[in-house]
Amino acid sequence: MARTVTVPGPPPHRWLGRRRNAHEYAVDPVGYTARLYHEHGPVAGLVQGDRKQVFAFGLEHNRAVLTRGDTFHTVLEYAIPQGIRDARRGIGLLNMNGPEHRQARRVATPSFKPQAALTHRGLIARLAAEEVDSWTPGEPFDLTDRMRRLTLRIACLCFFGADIADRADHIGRMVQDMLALRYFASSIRYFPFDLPGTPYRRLLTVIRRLDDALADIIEARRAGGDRPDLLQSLMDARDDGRGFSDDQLVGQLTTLLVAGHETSSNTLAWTLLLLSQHPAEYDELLADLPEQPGTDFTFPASLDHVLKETLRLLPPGPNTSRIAVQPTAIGGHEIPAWCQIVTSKFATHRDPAVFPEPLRFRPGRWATARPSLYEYLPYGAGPHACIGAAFADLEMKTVLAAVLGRYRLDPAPGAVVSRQVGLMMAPKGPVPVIARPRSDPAPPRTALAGDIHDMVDLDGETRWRLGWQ
Ligand code: HEM
Repeated sequence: MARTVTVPGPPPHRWLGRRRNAHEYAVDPVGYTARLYHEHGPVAGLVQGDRKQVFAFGLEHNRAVLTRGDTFHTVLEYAIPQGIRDARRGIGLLNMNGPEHRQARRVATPSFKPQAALTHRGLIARLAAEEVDSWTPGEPFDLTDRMRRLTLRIACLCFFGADIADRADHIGRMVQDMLALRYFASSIRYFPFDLPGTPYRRLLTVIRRLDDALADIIEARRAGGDRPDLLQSLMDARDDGRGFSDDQLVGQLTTLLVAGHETSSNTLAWTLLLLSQHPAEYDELLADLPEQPGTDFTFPASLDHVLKETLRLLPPGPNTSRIAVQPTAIGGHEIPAWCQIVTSKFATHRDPAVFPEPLRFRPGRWATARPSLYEYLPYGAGPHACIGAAFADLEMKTVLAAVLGRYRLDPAPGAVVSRQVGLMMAPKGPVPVIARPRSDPAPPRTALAGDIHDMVDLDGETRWRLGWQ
């Protein structure tokens, strides 16, 4: 195919140039990406002719970008200021590339096999039951916040064992503070100075504190005792005789805490909200769920279908970016080294040829749908594909069975559900919901306000047109 240098895309802003487009993308990555695809096709620049940031949509580009790990590196390590990189004790899988990543991944993989995940089922079920017990029927609470706390507690206790139960909330708060500050926020990237009151100083402080807390846990574990948790499994893991040093463990655990809770908490919140808007699908699922699911309960196919459908419509990581570390080509366009390539699960999952009525929440489609890995990839694909997928699947099914076995959740009247995309796509701000005993008669559906209507067809009309026409 002939190579061209001009990538299509929107024009740069009249006065502010490319910076204005970059700002629009930063504020609403999902909306900007959807518009680019719709208006400019399968390969488009942040602005027309852009050679710094290119968007590549669809199955073939997903495959090309995500599998060629030596050409396309994950972006995290390139986006973090040097001072922050130097301050950390170690880094995790998502920050690594090439041979270093392959070696670490080989060491870590056995700890995340489905059989290993299953060993956590009893603890997850207990923590989910404790959470549900704490709800007062009829009183509104913030769904996103409760799911976030729950998944963070599950992560802390499954990763480090019940003996740090008293410190789980403290560690959870540090992880939340670190996420709130975001490594690549403009205030940190463009003002990387260790001065009092700056976000950069606050981020450095929280990183050091979290690293120290994790190092203490590792040291205490080395001093005594073997436990059936993820930390022990990672400490014992070897590939060709090589395992993780304590500092490397700190880096891996930080990444696991971050990657391992926001993703599941947002998916749980989105799932419960989508079910509240689809009474027929909700009732169908309830019919398959007992009021008290034991830990040997076999999850029904309907639960699997509901989760798959939520992850299709509202994947927690809607876009995946890579940096080309050498010149390459995409869709016939020359791509220089250091260009950022953005792929989009969000757009890929809305291809009507693969998913008829793509904007509708239709869990039943999964009884027959068999998309390929690059057509449906909520857990990513290629060398960086989610290592925690089996754990996440078990965790989310266990939590959903505990919640739905007991309560029907409905949005509080006037609830607004919009997206907020930082590291993940989450419901924006508090989402008040009301829990009612499952045996109560179902109330009429409480309609949602907010830009969720752009992304999912809840009432027979959506504002977005997606897909290259
Ligand atoms: C709904 C739940 C989850 C979703 C949708 C999800 C999705 C993803 C995706 C898309 C990636 C690839 C990122 C990329 O290619 O740049 C990824 C990587 C990763 N995930 Fe998950 N994840 C989930 C839960 C979890 C959990 C529970 C854990 C830990 C127990 C976890 C640990 C990781 C790690 C460590 C990586 C980096 C792997 C590597 O770079 O080799 N994730 N995840």
